[in-house]
Amino acid sequence: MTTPSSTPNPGGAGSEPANRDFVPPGDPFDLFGDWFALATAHEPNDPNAMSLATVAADGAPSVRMVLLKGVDGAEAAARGFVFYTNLESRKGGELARNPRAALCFYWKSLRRQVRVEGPVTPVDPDEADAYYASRARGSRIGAWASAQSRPLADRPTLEAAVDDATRRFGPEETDGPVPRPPHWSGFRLVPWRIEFWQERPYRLHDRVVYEPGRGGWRHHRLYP
Ligand SMILES: Cc1cc2nc3c(=O)[nH]c(=O)nc-3n(C[C@H](O)[C@H](O)[C@H](O)COP(=O)(O)O)c2cc1C
Ligand SMILES: Cc1ncc(COP(=O)(O)O)c(C=O)c1O
Repeated sequence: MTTPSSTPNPGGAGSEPANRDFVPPGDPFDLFGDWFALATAHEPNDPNAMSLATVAADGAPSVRMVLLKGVDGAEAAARGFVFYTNLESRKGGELARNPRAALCFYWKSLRRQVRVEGPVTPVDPDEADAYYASRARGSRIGAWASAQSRPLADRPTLEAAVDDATRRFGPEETDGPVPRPPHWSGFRLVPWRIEFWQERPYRLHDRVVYEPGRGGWRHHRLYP
């Protein structure tokens, strides 16, 4: 067995900005917004990258990275975390059968983690269309070409599928419309639990869990 070397966590692992005791606000979305703004300022790339865990019919979990593409504001009827994908992918199939999921952010530059759990619902077609239209044209073509998660014989087969889609919708220079494929859309996870974790010296980390209660969110701390 090899033992991967890991950063020791002595009396104060250097992180920028330094983690200190914090007073959790009443609303976890406010706290998420603050932490996400810090992550956006400090992470070298993809502060919106999050792992997405789903569950197969036999109960086996599976996990992969996706990008967070929206967090609902206070005006929304149900505030959630939005991501997009191919509905016929492995995760798409698992969410169709069991629409519950978990998300996990880890921002190394901050040494902070956020875990989000809850039921998942499809986003409205209009919302998905609007997001799809904002993507790079090449990525929109790519979504038509990729049978995500299914076996691919070789790279030239994928390139041929991209060529087919490009012929169908016109080359880049024409900038013709590329509609959203029916098999590509988004999901909204509306949390029933959000946990914030920040590293503290000697592994005595801060953990604060939020859960919906009567009349608003309630929170409590957990041992590290
Ligand atoms: C940083 C990062 C972000 C990603 N974002 C997405 C995404 O938003 N949507 C997506 O479908 N796949 C995304 N992927 C690819 C997925 O991790 C995964 O390979 C793909 O969705 C197939 O997963 P599945 O077979 O479990 O359905 C991303 C990968 C990485 C490393
Ligand atoms: C296959 C796939 N789909 C969707 C996305 C979401 O990102 P975007 O809409 O910015 O392309 C990603 C991001 O890495 C991805 O890899």
